[in-house]
Amino acid sequence: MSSITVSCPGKVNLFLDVVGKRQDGYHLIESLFLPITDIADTLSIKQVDTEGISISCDHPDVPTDSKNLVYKAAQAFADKTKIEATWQITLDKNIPVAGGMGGGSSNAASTFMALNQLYNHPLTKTEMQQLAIKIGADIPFFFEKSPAFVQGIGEKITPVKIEESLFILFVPFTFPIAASWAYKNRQAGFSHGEINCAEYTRKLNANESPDTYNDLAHALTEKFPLLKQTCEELLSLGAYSSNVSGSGPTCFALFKDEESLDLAHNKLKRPSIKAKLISS
Ligand SMILES: C[C@@](CO)(OP(=O)(O)O)[C@H](O)COP(=O)(O)OP(=O)(O)OC[C@H]1O[C@@H](n2ccc(N)nc2=O)[C@H](O)[C@@H]1O
Ligand SMILES: Nc1ncnc2c1ncn2[C@@H]1O[C@H](COP(=O)(O)OP(=O)(O)O)[C@@H](O)[C@H]1O
Repeated sequence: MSSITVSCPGKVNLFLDVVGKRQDGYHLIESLFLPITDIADTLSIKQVDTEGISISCDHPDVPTDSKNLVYKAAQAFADKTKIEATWQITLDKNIPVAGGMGGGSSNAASTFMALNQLYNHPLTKTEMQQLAIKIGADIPFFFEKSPAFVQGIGEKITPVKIEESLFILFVPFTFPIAASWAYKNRQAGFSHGEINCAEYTRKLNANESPDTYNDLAHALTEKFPLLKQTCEELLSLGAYSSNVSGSGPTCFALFKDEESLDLAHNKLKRPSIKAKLISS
């Protein structure tokens, strides 16, 4: 009987543009995703004698039944490979739940990759990503584990090279916001892809501090003024840009260097988490 333990990073969307809507109601996005390894969950999978998938989790708001994205991923893996599911899965959450940082999606991608490793790679990454997109739009990105330009509803992933270190402060909140709510209540109309990812990345890499953008932020800050207030506070503490992460409510801010990140972290009167993306 073997077991495997893996780390599941969070994510942030430096820009999130909504460029259209599919017939099934899903929105087409253009987004620059960054993996955030400093804020990560831990997932362990143990092979056991009993049939089935059991999940335990240290966070009370995370379902431990078939509604868990980890369960859905494990079931999809078993169905596709015809491997009998005999798995005890433990999940330690650090990524804010329903916080716009992709925690459940990251857990699901890690489940696919961990099971694939445990059973000697019966599936290719593309096969796993094709199964994953049916479970959640954000999951395919988490197979890459590096910055990426994400299009479609989340299935089209182009790696992006970030050559400058990024210093980010995250401000989590305990109330959840569903992605479906954010998309349903977003402002009317679609962007025509105004944000050019190559140009955006060039500015990041040239230390020109491009502003973040989130198409969903307007609806989120209208409904939850606390988020607008938090973003303003972050700017007043020296951030060069601040925004809501994905469908919220987690807010984040970008700083020029480690000193200004530390200063804001110390001065902010709310719990916050520092994260660094250090260029190689
Ligand atoms: C907003 C984003 C930005 O990265 O992330 P989060 O903030 O949730 O982490 C994603 O687009 C969220 O992806 P994810 O959370 O995986 O979405 P899903 O579970 O597949 O879908 C939940 C619901 O959100 C809406 N949805 C999701 C993705 C998308 N491209 N268009 C949509 O309209 C649909 O109403 C869908 O029923
Ligand atoms: N493994 C999981 N971790 C967190 N939430 C999960 C998980 N599986 C299912 N969920 C449910 O999915 C919803 C979205 O959670 P999460 O992925 O953390 O947020 P977001 O989509 O905002 O990034 C939550 O309401 C939670 O009940």
